[in-house]
Amino acid sequence: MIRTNASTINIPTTLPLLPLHDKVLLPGVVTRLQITRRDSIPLFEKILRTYDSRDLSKCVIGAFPVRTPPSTTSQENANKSSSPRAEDVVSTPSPMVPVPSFGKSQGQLVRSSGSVDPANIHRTGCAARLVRLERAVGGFTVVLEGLVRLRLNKITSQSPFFEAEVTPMPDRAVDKADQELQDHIVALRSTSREFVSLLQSLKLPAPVLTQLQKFLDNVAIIPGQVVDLLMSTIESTIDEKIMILDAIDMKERVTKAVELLTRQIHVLKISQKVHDNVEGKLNKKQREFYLREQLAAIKEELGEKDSGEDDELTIIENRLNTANLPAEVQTAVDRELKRLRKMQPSSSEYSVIRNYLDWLADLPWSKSTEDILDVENARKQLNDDHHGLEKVKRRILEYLAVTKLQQMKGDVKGPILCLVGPPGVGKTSLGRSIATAMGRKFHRISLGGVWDESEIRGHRRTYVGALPGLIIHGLKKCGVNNPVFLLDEIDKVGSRGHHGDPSAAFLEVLDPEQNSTFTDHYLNVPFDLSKILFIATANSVDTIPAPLLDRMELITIPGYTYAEKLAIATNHLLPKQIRQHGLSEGDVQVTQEALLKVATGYTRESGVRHLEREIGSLVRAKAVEYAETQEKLQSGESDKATEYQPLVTLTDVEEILGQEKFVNEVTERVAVPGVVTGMAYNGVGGGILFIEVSQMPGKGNLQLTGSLGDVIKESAQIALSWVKSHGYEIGLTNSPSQNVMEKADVHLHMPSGATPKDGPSAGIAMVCALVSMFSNEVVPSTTAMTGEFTLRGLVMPVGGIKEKVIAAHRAGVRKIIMPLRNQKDVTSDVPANVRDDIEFYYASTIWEVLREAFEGRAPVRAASGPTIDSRM
Ligand SMILES: Nc1ncnc2c1ncn2[C@@H]1O[C@H](COP(=O)(O)OP(=O)(O)OP(=O)(O)O)[C@@H](O)[C@H]1O
Repeated sequence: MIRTNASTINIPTTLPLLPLHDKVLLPGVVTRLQITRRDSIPLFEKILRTYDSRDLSKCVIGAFPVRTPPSTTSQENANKSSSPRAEDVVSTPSPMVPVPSFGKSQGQLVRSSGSVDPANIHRTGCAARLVRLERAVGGFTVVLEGLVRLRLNKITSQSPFFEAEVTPMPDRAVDKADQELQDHIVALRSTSREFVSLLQSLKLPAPVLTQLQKFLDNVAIIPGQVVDLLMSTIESTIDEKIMILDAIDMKERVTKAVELLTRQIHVLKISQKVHDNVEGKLNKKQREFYLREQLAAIKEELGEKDSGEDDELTIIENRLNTANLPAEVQTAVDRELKRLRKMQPSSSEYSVIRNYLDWLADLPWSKSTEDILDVENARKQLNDDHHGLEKVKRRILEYLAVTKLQQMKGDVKGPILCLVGPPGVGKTSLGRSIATAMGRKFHRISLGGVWDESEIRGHRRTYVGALPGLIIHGLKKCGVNNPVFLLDEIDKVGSRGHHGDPSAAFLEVLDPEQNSTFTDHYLNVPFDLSKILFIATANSVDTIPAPLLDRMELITIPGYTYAEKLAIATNHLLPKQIRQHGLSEGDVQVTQEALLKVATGYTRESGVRHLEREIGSLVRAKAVEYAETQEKLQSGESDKATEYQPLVTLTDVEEILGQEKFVNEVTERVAVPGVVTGMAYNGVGGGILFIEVSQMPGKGNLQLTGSLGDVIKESAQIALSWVKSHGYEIGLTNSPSQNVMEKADVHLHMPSGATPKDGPSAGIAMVCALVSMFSNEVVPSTTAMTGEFTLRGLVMPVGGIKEKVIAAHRAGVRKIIMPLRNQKDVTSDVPANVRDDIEFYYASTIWEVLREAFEGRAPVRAASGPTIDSRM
């Protein structure tokens, strides 16, 4: 039902007047207002006082728009869209059309506290019935229902609220004979229908639309009311609404409404189009996805593969196709690719499998370099890169020659070479030279500190972040399957890691019978390592597990003599350093004495690494001088000939490198009874060591210090027992039954207490030290000795002769006593210039040792002494 007129409610001629700011109330529309203005609040206070809440609907007021005079604000207000909101229409059943695009509001605020100028009150307004009146914060909340248009005749009172004389102006009945009006009504009907159908497409709730539809069906009878209500559902400005309010004439009102409706339809159509566009886009994407899925399915059905360049999977597939995979690997790849195709690219397993396939595609399954197996060329390369090392070079050339012959027969299973020697003797650089000589790629794997088998063999793919091990990494880096792999410091591989023993992994890697099917845990498919040339390096063989040692052919590189160091420095290290410092040959020259001084006074090593570093320091100092001279030359301050001297002499060495760091240990040492020079050999080369003994009052106990191992401790026990049992023959006691240690304790110490020492080779030196102490005779400090000693007085051979002799020579030793059975080592291994500098004595019994050590001053009772006799 539509309440439209004043017939049901009596409209008094004088009414209280409510000025509406930014708002127009039309007949038939229900609206809610917040009343906070000073000039309106008294009106509602009075109504509350006068009316019972049940009679409230009998209260009628006049709601008149206020037209503020044209100013910035008023202009803005006038232009502001003021369509009634869904909440405005709260109780009128039919025109409740909550058009979504119109937005929502909490009702109109009539807020300003300033009073209204009566002149600004519009002359046309609307009689309104009070539907609800409630007190609210700062005023009232009011719900009004528009009843009929009013004309304002006269404002009769302004305080405490406006009152005015008014005349109701209800709509006249439609004159059916007025054709023009009828035409306009037809136009209104069709536009309003179109409007409603548009609202339909915006999916308004069905009951609302039905009601609206029914209401529009009455357009021919009550076109004025239809227009008034439609105005609450379309967007319009205040001015437009006032225009509709002013349009008492039906034709004018309908015409204006058609105009506004047409505009609204246009706006709705545009928004509909935008809406369709967005939806269309979404659908397009979905459609594309669907089509792509279908396409993939069709292609799979036809067995075709996509050759699109940017398809990641296709790229991997192509790479795998060209990798020439072995059959077993191909099967694994096919299986993984099939799984991958079924997965979502965003899944974590997808990237795991993709990485795995990446690795397989990157490995050089069939790529290799052409070998240059020219023995002559290899010899030249080795000679160019390294001085001396004749035995080593010969063995390498043999190896290459055999490999060449094997290759001709198509069966290559060479041994694994292991270069053993102290640091800095050129093991790594020899490996590099071999690779260069054979024309192969070189890759160094440093094994120091490798504790887990997984570092060699990789982690299984089930681990998060799993990767292949060092071998497969190396192959990927080289890009060929036949590089030279240098397994550096294989003796430093730790055992018993958390994930197995890494040296056990090498058993497979280094076994020519097994390594053709080496399986990395990550790859989980075999890779043929048999084409790789493995060269291992080690400082000492002691810590290499026996099964691993068994698989390798050892090539020992002993330390260098000073003469060899001098040659290496002159021919290799100095030219290399000059090149590395950006100078050219001739810019720095170092005299032989100066180089020797650097080797003897500034380094103490078996190799030449420190020597190279010190030479580097010399060259750097000269490079600075050279650069300064160049600057001066350019600025014309001096000329090169007078200023820069390329020659480095003995005196320059001390100036540049500072004080000599090492002095001759042995010659510095004062010979005292109870001290003897021994000879040692360990993984980092040879050296000399001193054996010191002293006695003190006691009961015949032996105390040992100096980080001695079990074997060396036993040697000391044996030496003491022998001396005690032969005290009389040696001349230490007056009768054979007397004990030399009756009232004494002996302390044996080997200095450099922090360095662990072991081995039996100090045996004869310990005997000499004890005899020296008891007899108070000295053994010259330039006499050194090495040899194992038995309780029966025999001198047994020992190892590391070359290193020991060279180191002793470096330390200033001039006489060496050693086992007779080591004589061959001296003649074959020790360089002639060292041999010429040293007196060698070869002994097979301890009596011979004592005679030579004490140089005839030996306190031996019998002139020759028993040879291999024992009193035990
Ligand atoms: N006989 C030699 N002739 C020429 N240069 C040499 C010779 N021996 C060693 N060198 C040089 O000495 C330096 C150190 O050698 P390298 O690094 O190969 O030693 P290494 O035995 O592998 O040591 P480490 O056991 O510490 O790894 C290199 O510059 C190398 O060229």
